Amino acid sequence: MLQLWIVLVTFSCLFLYVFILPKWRNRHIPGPRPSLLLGNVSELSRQGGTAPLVFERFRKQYGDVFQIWSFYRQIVVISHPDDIKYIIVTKNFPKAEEFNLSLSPLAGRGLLTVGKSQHQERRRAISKHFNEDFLRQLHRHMRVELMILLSKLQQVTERKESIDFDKEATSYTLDVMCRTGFGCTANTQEDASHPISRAVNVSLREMYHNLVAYPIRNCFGLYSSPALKNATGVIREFASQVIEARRTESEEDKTRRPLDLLDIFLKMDNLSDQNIIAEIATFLVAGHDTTSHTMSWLIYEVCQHPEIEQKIQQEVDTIWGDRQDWMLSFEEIGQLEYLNKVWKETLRKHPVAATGTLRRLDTDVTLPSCGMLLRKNTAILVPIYLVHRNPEFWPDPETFEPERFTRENTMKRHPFAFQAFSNGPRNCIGQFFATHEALTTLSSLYHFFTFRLACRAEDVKPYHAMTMKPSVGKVSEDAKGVSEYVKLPVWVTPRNTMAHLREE
Ligand code: HEM
Repeated sequence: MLQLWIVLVTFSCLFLYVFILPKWRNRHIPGPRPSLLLGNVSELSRQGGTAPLVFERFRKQYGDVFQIWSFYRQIVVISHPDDIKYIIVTKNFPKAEEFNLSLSPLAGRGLLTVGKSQHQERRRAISKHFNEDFLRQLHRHMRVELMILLSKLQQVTERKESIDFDKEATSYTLDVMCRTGFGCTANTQEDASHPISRAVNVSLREMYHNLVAYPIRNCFGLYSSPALKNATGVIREFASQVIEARRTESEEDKTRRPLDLLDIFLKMDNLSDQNIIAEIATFLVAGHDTTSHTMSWLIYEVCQHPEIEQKIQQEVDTIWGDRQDWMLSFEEIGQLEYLNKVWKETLRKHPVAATGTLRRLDTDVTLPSCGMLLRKNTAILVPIYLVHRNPEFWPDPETFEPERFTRENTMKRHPFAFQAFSNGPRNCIGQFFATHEALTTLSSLYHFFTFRLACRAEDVKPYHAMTMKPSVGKVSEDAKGVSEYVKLPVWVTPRNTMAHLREE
């Protein structure tokens, strides 16, 4: 009997400590009422599990700072630019272990997930090479892949079929990343069944599940489902082969090709083979579908605004002149002022890294925007989707308006109201790479083609799994439960600028 009492009392104390006390101590923070065991999980799973959309409703109700509970874990969501600056720049609090552990099966201790103590040195070493020379190489490498993309679109116009633009764009950016970053070709544009495409897709989805179900998976240390194990196995094997090929490369080949990311990783002190594999996986995953989905959202928006399409085409055609080439030069990309505004407005309205950065406070803090006290160890989320829809800084946020990014309007705005690439020491290292790649690609696409949606605009919904992509729905699911989605069906029509290229 005594034993039973001991078990009961211990269990009750544990329950109080895990489920009741934290909620009571944080009762001063507004937010939806959590249920005792699940917290706010059931509300968060509404809207197709696309949490950033649910956050918008919470913000309207509770303001710029609110808390949510995932089972017994508290997350404070902030979206005021003053608070964001304080958390991610002034204090630069470390990434939360939820984030690092959830991504670790693939990203290991790569730049995205490595702890604060090692991050600075690693980042400095890699950043040195993310300079203009590197972007020029990107530009050169893109030619081959861009020609494949353009000729695929040309064939589609001849067959008078619609295409899933997002699918094509994602294979394209993956091939560009492989070529520019690691000097290899995955050729997923021409071989859609290449295992690496599917592995990247599956790992993104599974790592997102890790993050969402963190409180449960953490209890059992379950960060690697069989699907994730398989997918990371494929990516790691691919990375090992790339490293092996580089190590056995002849001196002659070495001198003939430009320096790339892999050279940088191989030259870095204290970077074990496991860490090099982690970096390759990190850059492969962080560096391709972010850019492709943003290009897809841009096409989606411009399809609904023919006047914007016309302005883009006018700008691109003027710079193109009557030359016969597939792409603009490196310098000319810098002249695409209007297209650049459309790109930024797309990143504003459809930030692919929608849930943003997740940090953990290592001291108590008082938020500058409202004076609210947050205790040490609180997890803080900065959902970019929410930040970019704050009407105080982005009036009429659902309207797609590239003019928000004129120099004058940008100067008037709070510098931390735009978070597409985050800010501070852990912002996106690839933002200039992504922007250059997108502007080069989009200028060619709009010079040679016109795009129209092959579905109703309202049928395209945001689908969220680490990144937020457009999706019109599931088309099939295989025996392993892996779903195939049509993301952005479009009709592509050739413009008369295509004529001289057809003759080549
Ligand atoms: C439209 C395209 C892109 C968007 C919107 C984007 C967005 C972001 C954001 C919001 C972060 C911060 C994540 C966090 O705090 O947890 C980030 C980090 C990162 N991004 Fe990007 N990204 C893009 C393209 C790229 C590309 C092309 C590369 C590689 C060439 C890349 C590599 C990385 C890496 C390695 C980090 C971690 C940086 C660090 O912690 O030091 N990204 N990105």
